[in-house]
Amino acid sequence: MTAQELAASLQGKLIVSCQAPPGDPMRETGTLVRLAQSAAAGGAAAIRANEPEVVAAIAAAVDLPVIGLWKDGDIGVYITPTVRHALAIAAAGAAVVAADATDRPRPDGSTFADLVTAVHEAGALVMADVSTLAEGLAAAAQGADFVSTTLSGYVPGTPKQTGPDLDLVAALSAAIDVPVVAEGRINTPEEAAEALDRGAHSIVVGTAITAPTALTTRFVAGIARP
Ligand SMILES: CC(=O)N[C@H](C=O)[C@@H](O)[C@H](O)[C@H](O)COP(=O)(O)O
Repeated sequence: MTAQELAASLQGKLIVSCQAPPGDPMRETGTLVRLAQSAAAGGAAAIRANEPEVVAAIAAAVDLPVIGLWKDGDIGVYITPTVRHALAIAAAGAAVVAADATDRPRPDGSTFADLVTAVHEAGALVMADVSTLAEGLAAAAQGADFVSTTLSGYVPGTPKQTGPDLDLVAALSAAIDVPVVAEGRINTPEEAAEALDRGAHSIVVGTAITAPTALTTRFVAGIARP
């Protein structure tokens, strides 16, 4: 599928992230496939998923494009940090490889542009996960097919909002021609609709749909009394 064809199929649509953190009971390939099937049944337009085995299983079981990534650790550049990780995700059947495009050194010494070239040669597209407007501009200039606000609030030293970074969504949407994806801490359908109103091309929701452990924790904290 070309970038234009995929972008057209995702315009104004919901992408559901089906991931579970290390140690979580939901972190099991068959369980994540079931989550993806549920998201498809509910009307998702694509699935975002982590690790080659899970990406391959979801791509085989669900008739939707998969946006794949490979998290390695949880500090520094950890979302698809190297060209090797990116090519493994493309080989697993992802239509799009999502990768960190923040302004930080990558562990293999590669640049984000190197990753874009390698993934395109492998026949897949690239989603740049950024935390700032400047990173989004740079990623678009380096050939990213989509730019997502995924990492806003997750780069040490930068502020983390409780909800989505809609100002970044709006700023990116006004500044680049590449489709902008609103991702990160979208907790309600209303917030998702607002992100589209602020210029987002598509929405990614993870925790609010696919993370029962985190959601339970929120409710437990919400009813706790001193
Ligand atoms: C920062 C980072 O590592 N984000 C990851 C990226 O794939 C996932 O852990 C998030 O769940 C995903 O971005 C969706 O966000 P939310 O779960 O807030 O709807």
